[in-house]
Amino acid sequence: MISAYTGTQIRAAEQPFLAAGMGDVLMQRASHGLANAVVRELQARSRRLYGASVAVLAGKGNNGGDGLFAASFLAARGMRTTAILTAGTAHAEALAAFERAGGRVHLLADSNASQLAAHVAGADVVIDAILGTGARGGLRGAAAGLVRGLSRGRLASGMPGIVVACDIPSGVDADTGEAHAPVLSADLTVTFAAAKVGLLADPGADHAGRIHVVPIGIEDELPWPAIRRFEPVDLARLLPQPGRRSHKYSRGVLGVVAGSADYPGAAVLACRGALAAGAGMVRYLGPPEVADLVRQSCPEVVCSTGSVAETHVQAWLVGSGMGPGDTEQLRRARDAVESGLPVIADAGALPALPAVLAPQVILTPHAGELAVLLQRLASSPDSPDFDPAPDRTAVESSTLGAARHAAVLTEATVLLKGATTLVASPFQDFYSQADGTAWLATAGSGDVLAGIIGALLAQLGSDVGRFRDAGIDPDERWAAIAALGASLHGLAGAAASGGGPLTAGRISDAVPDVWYKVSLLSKPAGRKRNSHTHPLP
Ligand SMILES: NC(=O)C1=CN([C@@H]2O[C@H](COP(=O)(O)OP(=O)(O)OC[C@H]3O[C@@H](n4cnc5c(N)ncnc54)[C@H](OP(=O)(O)O)[C@@H]3O)[C@@H](O)[C@H]2O)[C@@H](O)CC1
Ligand SMILES: Nc1ncnc2c1ncn2[C@@H]1O[C@H](COP(=O)(O)OP(=O)(O)O)[C@@H](O)[C@H]1O
Ligand SMILES: [K+]
Repeated sequence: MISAYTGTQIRAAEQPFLAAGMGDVLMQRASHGLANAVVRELQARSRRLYGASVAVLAGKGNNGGDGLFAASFLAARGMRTTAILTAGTAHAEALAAFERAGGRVHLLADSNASQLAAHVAGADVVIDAILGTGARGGLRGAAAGLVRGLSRGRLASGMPGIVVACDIPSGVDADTGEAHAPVLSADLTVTFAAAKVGLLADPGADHAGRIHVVPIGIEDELPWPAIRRFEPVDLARLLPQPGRRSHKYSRGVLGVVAGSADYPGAAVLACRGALAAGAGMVRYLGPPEVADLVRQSCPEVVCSTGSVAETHVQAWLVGSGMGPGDTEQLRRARDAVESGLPVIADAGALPALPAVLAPQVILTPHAGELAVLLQRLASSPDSPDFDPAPDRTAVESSTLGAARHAAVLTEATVLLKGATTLVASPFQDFYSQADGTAWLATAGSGDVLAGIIGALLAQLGSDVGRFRDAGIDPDERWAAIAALGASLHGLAGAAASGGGPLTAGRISDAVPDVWYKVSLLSKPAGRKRNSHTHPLP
């Protein structure tokens, strides 16, 4: 599990060390870690270290100090180092160390910005150490001009060097992931003590590249993380396995209310996702013509035209492929929510459900759907004191804030789909998953995700102990299940894509193999075969 913290949490954890006069020690650890990461990055690309050119963009605070100290270590290894001081001044000891190590210093001004930009653009490594956790807002003045020029050059492939962000890309808000343009997108962010929230939420995550955490000795002081991310080894622990005496009903039955005359395929894709993710049984409720297609595509699914009340399941999936005119399906969706069972509510169900829900209801909007949901909630007569509702662009610029807001207002668990998928629980627990590939942006991909999460809800919804044992508050398990589903969907999408185009059906086809491979991570190494079993002849 990756845990991430706000800048404020990290600064509070540093406080006892600063009070004990250990600020210099922390900075040495941070800057050594940064320098080592630069060395490893060059080595990984088979670039020579001796003579490599390094340009550090250094602001006036401790972030700039980290960058200058790191560059002085790199100079000591024979690299040609240049510092661009973006604020006229810099951390005094770090600057002195840098100059002692032979680094060249330039003061950035409007008059020399384009000349320095050309120099930086030609460097083998650019270290962005302008702003860190102490930033307020984005880059200003000449620093903004320099970074804007470099970013344009990067987009035009004019910058072959490696960009390494020190702690966080300058201009990204460490607490929210909001990005104040211009931001120099990094290949690698070397972050200190722990990941920052802003690295795990878009659009900040767009700029972070790979994330490398350097411990600096304050980690024991860190509080409960502001946001978490499951890794494959966590899936190994949390995904269910059938017991020897399991039967289809004990494994979890999912009811699916999805699809319509206009979008029958969504029902098929959702059912296939659910079957692939281990539901003991899938029961489909919907129009006969959609049920026929479901039967043809997935003969395992039990179809009926009955009501929610007559259908015995452990969880419901509602809404994929449904529109505002699908009156009977929408009534079923509302009945499913009223049943009190866990529900994943997707697409067409989102505008049709009551404004206030419950934590076991997982809403799965993409940014556009979340904007519409927030607009509807803002105009609700029961909720006169909401902030102005955002449009899609506003949701995309503040994904974490929007997901959090929706979870607070609806009292449901909200999963915001995107390149980074965020999950917000109404109790303010957050997950961020980014296991997939941009090839997942294909029609029907969200229907498969709904099916996967539905299957996990049916299997895990009542397994309180599993979550408690894994250090997850049982009340928060709905958010954890949503994040597990997003992770599995992403891993399956990446496996199925293999770097090329993907169709939604292939995501579900890849789930069982991903599930099996992930589950091997929890097995002790070297015990491949039970000693009491005999190999088949
Ligand atoms: N504390 C520790 O022990 C450790 C900290 N560590 C490192 O320190 C970093 C945090 O350092 P920090 O607190 O000095 O803040 P930092 O991000 O460098 O910038 C703040 C400076 O910039 C200025 N400024 C603010 N906004 C601005 C803007 N929009 N545009 C322009 N300027 C702006 C602001 O000046 P002001 O505006 O207040 O005059 C202030 O001087 C952290 O990310 C990590 O890298 C590690 O070494 C581990 C140990
Ligand atoms: N650029 C991207 N990178 C990774 N995953 C993505 C990207 N764009 C979309 N996805 C994922 O693909 C799925 C798309 O879902 P959705 O927008 O509902 O599609 P549809 O309505 O066509 O089924 C979500 O799981 C989302 O997180
Ligand atoms: K930085």
